[in-house]
Amino acid sequence: MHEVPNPKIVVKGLNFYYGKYHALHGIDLQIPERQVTAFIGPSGCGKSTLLRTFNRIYNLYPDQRAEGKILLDGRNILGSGEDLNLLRAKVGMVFQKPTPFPMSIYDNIAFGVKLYERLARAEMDDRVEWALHKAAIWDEVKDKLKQSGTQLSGGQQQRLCIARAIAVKPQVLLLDEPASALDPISTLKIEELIYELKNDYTIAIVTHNMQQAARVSDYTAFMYLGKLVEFNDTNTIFTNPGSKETEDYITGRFG
Ligand SMILES: Nc1ncnc2c1ncn2[C@@H]1O[C@H](COP(=O)(O)OP(=O)(O)OP(=O)(O)O)[C@@H](O)[C@H]1O
Repeated sequence: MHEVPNPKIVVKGLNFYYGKYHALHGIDLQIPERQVTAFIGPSGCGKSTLLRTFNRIYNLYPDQRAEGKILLDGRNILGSGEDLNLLRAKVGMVFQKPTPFPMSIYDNIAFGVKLYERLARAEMDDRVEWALHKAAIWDEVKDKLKQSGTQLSGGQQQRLCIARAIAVKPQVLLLDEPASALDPISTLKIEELIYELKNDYTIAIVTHNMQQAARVSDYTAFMYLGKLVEFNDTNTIFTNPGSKETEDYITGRFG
């Protein structure tokens, strides 16, 4: 296993099943703290499946299960006693399609915070403003906080969703193709945002876009057929990959 400085998440012998279908095979991986780790590989290789284990969101579906260990700050989150609400407060997630709640911009942020904390009105106002600032969307929405989040553009909606994830002050942020539904300018904004956010958060991102992986990430994991083929610093993966499969994929020969 490739050792990283200050691992935030350590995956050991992880297998994942959708019912009888064995989707992830013996994954061993370390994700460094306050860095961006990108997951790349051809469609169906298991990138999203792996990301979804880090906050156990798959537990919403009874026939999906993970075996092995995922240590978050050294503690196995796959244990049966894990408090899943608390885990999801620590490990936030943003999906491919922007999914603002059908409520005001303000309430989109406040809703999640209320699940975990009781804040006085003024404190909540501060938290909402802070999260929108962090997600680089405050200037665009500060005069319309009571307007519905669904009326924003796609790129704004995605930054609103990132603000919503940040507002509960997670330690880890999981981004599943967060820019794939967006235009190039919105994509650039999200990439700049990711770069800013890694000062405070450990970020894991799934992307189909090689240039994006090369631009935003410090480490890259290449997956193929449910296995982790190669993991290294991004520069090495893109300039001197260790396996032929990685090389074929990043040079566009397959996938
Ligand atoms: N809900 C599900 N039930 C059964 N099999 C599933 C389910 N979700 C995903 N799979 C299977 O698990 C494997 C990994 O899927 P996953 O979505 O993790 O791949 P991916 O690398 O993220 O793909 P993509 O880049 O196309 O999003 C695939 O073979 C897929 O068909």
